[in-house]
Parts: sequence; structure tokens; C-alpha cells
Amino acid sequence: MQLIQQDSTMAATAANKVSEVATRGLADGIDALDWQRLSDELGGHGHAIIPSLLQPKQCSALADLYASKDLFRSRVVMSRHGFGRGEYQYFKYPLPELVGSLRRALYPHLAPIANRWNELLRIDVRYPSEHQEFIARCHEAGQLRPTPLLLQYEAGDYNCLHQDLYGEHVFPLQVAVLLSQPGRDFSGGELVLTEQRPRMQSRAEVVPLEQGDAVVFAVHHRPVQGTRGIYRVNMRHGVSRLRSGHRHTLGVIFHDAT
Ligand SMILES: O=C(O)CCC(=O)C(=O)O
Ligand SMILES: [Fe+2]
Repeated sequence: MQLIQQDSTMAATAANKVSEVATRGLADGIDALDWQRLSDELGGHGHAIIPSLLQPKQCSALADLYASKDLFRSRVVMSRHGFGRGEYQYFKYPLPELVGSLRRALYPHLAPIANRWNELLRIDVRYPSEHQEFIARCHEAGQLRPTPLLLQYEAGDYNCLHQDLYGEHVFPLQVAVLLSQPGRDFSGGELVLTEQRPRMQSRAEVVPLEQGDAVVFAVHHRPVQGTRGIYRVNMRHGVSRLRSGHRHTLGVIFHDAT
């Protein structure tokens, strides 16, 4: 018994070490990305793809967390709210190491982009350079509940076009990581972004993602250069109907919820 316990403690410690090393590598990898290119893509199109942000093993480990009810603060069955079909769960604090470090490591690169967007849109809000500081702002305003989430879809499921706004404080960019492999694990189920320009019809983009790819996109608004200056484009995102299989996504939203 004693031996078994020691073994499992050792296994847990080893697993933690592995995950520590893996997540440290992840933060370094994020720092080393071509943020100029990502920022240009975001400016031009309202979204940017980060290929292979997570390895297939990390993706399946994250998708497997869906079954661990204790890790989550709430579960939403989309059809009950008119949000679509499928379900998702919001993580509790403390977030799993990988999720927490993704949020922490991505934020400092996105904050300068968010600040530039606000400058262009003549919005007074500026974002601090560290995520912890921004979270403190959310918490002071009563936005205390964590927003990173895991989504789960099966054949016939879809996610209606929406915006992830959860209170007064909004960080204008968010990230989604596709945890399943199109073609192998599922078909259909494409991430769709729409933008609505003043006095124009809405326009859609389908974001082609492979397992482990992340997409950074605008939560709510983005600035677009027009012939008569900068104007504000209203953005929404959703997922088209899954034709077959199973699909999991990790959503990383940087503001907390009321
Ligand atoms: O499943 C997806 O690709 C979209 C997820 C989503 O709505 C989100 O991450 O906020
Ligand atoms: Fe969303």
C-alpha cells in the first residue's frame, strides 16, 4: 500500500515536472512567435492563425479534461439557451497549468495590439502589460469568475454567431485552439467569423484550422481603415454544423465574468 502510494506520488510529481517543462517551453515558444506578422494579420483581417500552438498530445490531454467535472464551475447546454447545439464548460480557478500559462503568456503580446486598436477607435481604455493586473481590474469590478472554457460538439452540433462579453471590462482579443483533427475526428464544424461594417452587408470568413492551431480574433469590435478615416467593425464568431464525429475546442478569453 505504502509502496503504491509512493509510486503514485512519484508519478504525479513526475507528471507535474513534465507539465512544468512543457508549459515553460510553451511560454518561450509564444514569446518567439512572429508577433509583427500576427499583429498585421489581425489589423488586416480581424484574426490571425498561430499554427501548431499545441502538440497533438497536449490537445488530447485537454480534450480529455472535459470529463473531469471537478475542474469546472459551470456547464452550458447550448440548445437550452438558443446558443446552438453542443455544450461547453467554464474552468474553475485555479486553472489547469496549461490553460493558465497560455492565458498568461499570450496576453502581454496582445495587450499592445489591443491598446493600438483602442487608440484608433478613440476608446480611452488602456490595458496593462501583465494579465494579472488586468484580472485585478476585472475582479475589482465584480468580474470574478474565470472564462476559459472547453467546448464539445458532436454530429449535428453548431455554435450560433455570438460575442463573448461578460461585463463592463472586455479585453478585445480572444484565442481559440482546435483540439481535434478535421478529417480524422470530425467533418464540417468550421469556425466562422463575421464582420458587419457600417451601412454594408455582413461578410463571413471561414478559418481553416488543424489540430493544435490557435486563432486570435476580435471579441467585439475592430478598427478598419476606410476612405474617410477609421471606422468600427462589429465582429461575431460561431461554428458551422458538424457533419460527423466529435470536436473539442479550448477557448481563452482574457476578461473574467460577473
Ligand atoms: O468551438 C469553437 O471553435 C468556437 C469556440 C468559441 O466560441 C470560443 O472560443 O469563444
Ligand atoms: Fe465564443
